[in-house]
Amino acid sequence: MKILVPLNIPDTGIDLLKKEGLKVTKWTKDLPMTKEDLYKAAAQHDALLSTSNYELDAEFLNANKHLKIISQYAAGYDNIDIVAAKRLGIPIANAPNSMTDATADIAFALVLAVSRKMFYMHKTIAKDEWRHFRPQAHLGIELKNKTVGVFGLGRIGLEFARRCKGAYGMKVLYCNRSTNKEAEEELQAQKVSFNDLLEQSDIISAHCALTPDTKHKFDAGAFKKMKSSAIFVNTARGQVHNEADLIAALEQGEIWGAGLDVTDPEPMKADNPLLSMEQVAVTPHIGSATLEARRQMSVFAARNIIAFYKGEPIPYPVS
Ligand SMILES: NC(=O)C1=CN([C@@H]2O[C@H](COP(=O)(O)OP(=O)(O)OC[C@H]3O[C@@H](n4cnc5c(N)ncnc54)[C@H](OP(=O)(O)O)[C@@H]3O)[C@@H](O)[C@H]2O)C=CC1
Ligand SMILES: O=C(O)C(=O)CO
Repeated sequence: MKILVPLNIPDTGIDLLKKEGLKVTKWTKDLPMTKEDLYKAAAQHDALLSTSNYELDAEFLNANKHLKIISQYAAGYDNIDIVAAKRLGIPIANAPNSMTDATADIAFALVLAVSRKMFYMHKTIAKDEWRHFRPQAHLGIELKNKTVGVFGLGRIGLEFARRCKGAYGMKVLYCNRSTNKEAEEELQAQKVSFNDLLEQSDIISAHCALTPDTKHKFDAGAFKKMKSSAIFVNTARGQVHNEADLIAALEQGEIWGAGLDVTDPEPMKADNPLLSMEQVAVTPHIGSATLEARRQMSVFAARNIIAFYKGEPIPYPVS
């Protein structure tokens, strides 16, 4: 079986594929493949160890019906048309839990960065504006005993909530469709409605998958319901919030600040107003960007393909 890896990912998983006798073509350039190159290359391979920057839509899948499996080097798979893949009988798999700690760390770091205006203050030094002690300038807010609201308390949401509870004794609220018993027992997390999450939380962090249900869940109406002292964090997907509404909510003081690892669109333009706001911190989708996570993602994504090849159950199938 010939596997196409269309981005320069760590070799940890590639080595496993090769050990099983699979042939691997890895794209080693820094820039991703063009759409045209991806189509051409996919046509000559049996499986794809894909990454979330490629739009694997119905058009791509129809043109590549021959693919035996697509394994995603990521937890999120909103770039793949799952319905079309199912119709065509192409199994899809992903690599959850390989970057859970790394992403929870980024969400937690964003809360801290926003609460103390760290990104903005860093820039004041570079602009030579650090002159003297100003007791009432640029004050932040403290996090001890605050209430954190997690939208999508799954793997990453739980790790993020653990950090908030462990470091600051925060009360944990969450909004999911199902109940997270582990979080309720371990963190005394309380399941609440979306409305209550918005109204009662001091910090709201989005950790859901991007789906038609969660697209633009955080819009003008949602921001209006949040506390004017609240911090909004999104490390899930940029389209979970409406960026124009977020900018307006920050400008009008409807919420206090925002920390984003994901934006809409990505990459964010350098002149985006969010980048010059005092109470905003933006990182360029680096949730999983640790040596440990990126190596593990490669292994987890490879294991799906190996299991398929051996006729064993796929460890992380996407249904
Ligand atoms: N910034 C980055 O680099 C990274 C971002 N991500 C993003 O984080 C997301 C979450 O990853 P992970 O924690 O592993 O996924 P999980 O599936 O473990 O958790 C997602 C949670 O979202 C909840 N959820 C889904 N839909 C809804 C909804 N409509 N309303 C309320 N809750 C909902 C689910 O609960 P229930 O089904 O009960 O509703 C589940 O608890 C990924 O899908 C990806 O987009 C992931 C890794 C890195
Ligand atoms: O895993 C994911 O879903 C990411 O966003 C990037 O690692």
